[in-house]
Amino acid sequence: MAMAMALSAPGLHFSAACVLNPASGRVQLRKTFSRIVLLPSNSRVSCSVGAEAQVQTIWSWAQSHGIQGEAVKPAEVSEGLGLIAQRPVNAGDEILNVPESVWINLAAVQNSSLGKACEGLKPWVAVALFLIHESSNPSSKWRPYLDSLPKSLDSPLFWSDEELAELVGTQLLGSVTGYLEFLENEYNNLVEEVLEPNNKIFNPAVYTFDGFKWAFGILRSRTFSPLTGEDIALVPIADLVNHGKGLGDGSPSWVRKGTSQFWNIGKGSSDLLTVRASANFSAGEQVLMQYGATKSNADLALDYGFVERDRGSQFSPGIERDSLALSLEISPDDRFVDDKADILEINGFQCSMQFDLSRGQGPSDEMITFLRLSALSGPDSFLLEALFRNEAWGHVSLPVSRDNEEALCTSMLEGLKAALDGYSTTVEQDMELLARGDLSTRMEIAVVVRLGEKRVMQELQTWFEARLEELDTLEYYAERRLRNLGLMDEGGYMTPWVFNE
Ligand SMILES: C[S@@+](CC[C@H](N)C(=O)[O-])C[C@H]1O[C@@H](n2cnc3c(N)ncnc32)[C@H](O)[C@@H]1O
Repeated sequence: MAMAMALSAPGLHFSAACVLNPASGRVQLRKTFSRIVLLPSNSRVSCSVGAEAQVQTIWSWAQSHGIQGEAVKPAEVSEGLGLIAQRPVNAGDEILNVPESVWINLAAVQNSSLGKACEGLKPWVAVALFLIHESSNPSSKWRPYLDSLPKSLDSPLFWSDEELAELVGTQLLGSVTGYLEFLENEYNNLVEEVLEPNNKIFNPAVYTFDGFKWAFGILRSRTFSPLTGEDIALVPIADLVNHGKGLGDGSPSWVRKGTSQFWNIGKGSSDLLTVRASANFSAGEQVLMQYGATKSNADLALDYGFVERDRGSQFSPGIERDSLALSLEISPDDRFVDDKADILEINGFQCSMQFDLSRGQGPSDEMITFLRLSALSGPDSFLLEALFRNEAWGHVSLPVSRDNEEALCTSMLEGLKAALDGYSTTVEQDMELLARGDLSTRMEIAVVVRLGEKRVMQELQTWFEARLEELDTLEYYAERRLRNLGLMDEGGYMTPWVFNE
């Protein structure tokens, strides 16, 4: 047993890589940009009277640009701006049509003064540059729409170091760090290849890293399928629909309609973005849509800057937002790593795997099989012989030996304990913080996400502890084989003649 544990115990790696400055205790993110930060020229109006006027302005602008929807009207709501039903609306009703002529998309970039310089750029990068361009243009055709966009976003991509420190230990922090690095790289390349060579078009004081990041955040939080990827488009007014916590994942709310298959530069297009109601809404109620039933709270935080707190409540029946992406890998130092890699490859897997776990689910059979293979060593390693190569995965899909099962449980429990120790707070402390009810939006996001991750880990701990308790009751490979050969009965007793041998 000791040998089995000492050999290929699986390594538990979490993708979160926080960069912690030991001197200050703060999360340190690289700051390589010294240019002046210039956000869009107009701030979003926050007082109600101003907001009312702004809503009126954007709605008049929308109507004068061919946006049609008598069933809804923009209004100030608790989530910022939103759309309010003007009459009873049924699920599936078409409530808004937005012609392509007002979308902010690649065609709009191509038709602008940035078109040539943006040729060949990734669609989202070109659209982001165009968004910055139009935001700094006082006479932009989209002025009322641009003025209505939020200046600051609550995605952790926009948090201060102090705020990010609340995410220490979480996977979300790893994702944030990864995204910021990705954005920095994109921006650095852009400066070198597009912005500096075309500095007559791209004023360096306008096209700052912070402006680029803001444009990325706006695109990420306001574009929805099917207008994503190559077809990415900001669609004014359609992007005012907020996320509804109680909604299922029914038919899509954004539907592209039209006949144009190809770009029609300069000729306009007949495409429309139609918004369909995702549920029934009464007159006066806010029309909402589902931003993603499979998104975790970490995803919602990163993309949109909010989380769903009320697990299992009437708000989101059946939707689990607490999740954890567990990365497991066969140690390169495992003396059987090549054999294990072969077996994994034959079965369509790799030595390094990510398992997405949600609260209430427990580990998948696939994850346990991976762990068994990973922990296979000592006397059990005969299953790794070439002779068994094609059946090995099947063999490890059921308990192999007591040593093997114990080794995988122990190593998971060690890994989980280490990961839980990496958070700055306990589950109980987070629950107390949430119960106070006075947290800022960002603090609430941090607490809900880290609490969710820890709860998934605690559930896993309970699962593996329970498994350790039942080791003596499991049927292992040797017994299974004897039984399949008819040499052991269902009660686990050897047939007498085997006994006598
Ligand atoms: C597509 S926009 C919706 C319009 C937005 N409320 C506005 O004022 O422009 C998405 C953003 O709205 C906010 N939002 C949408 N649904 C929300 C919800 N259920 N809870 C909190 N904020 C929400 C978030 O800031 C999100 O990034």
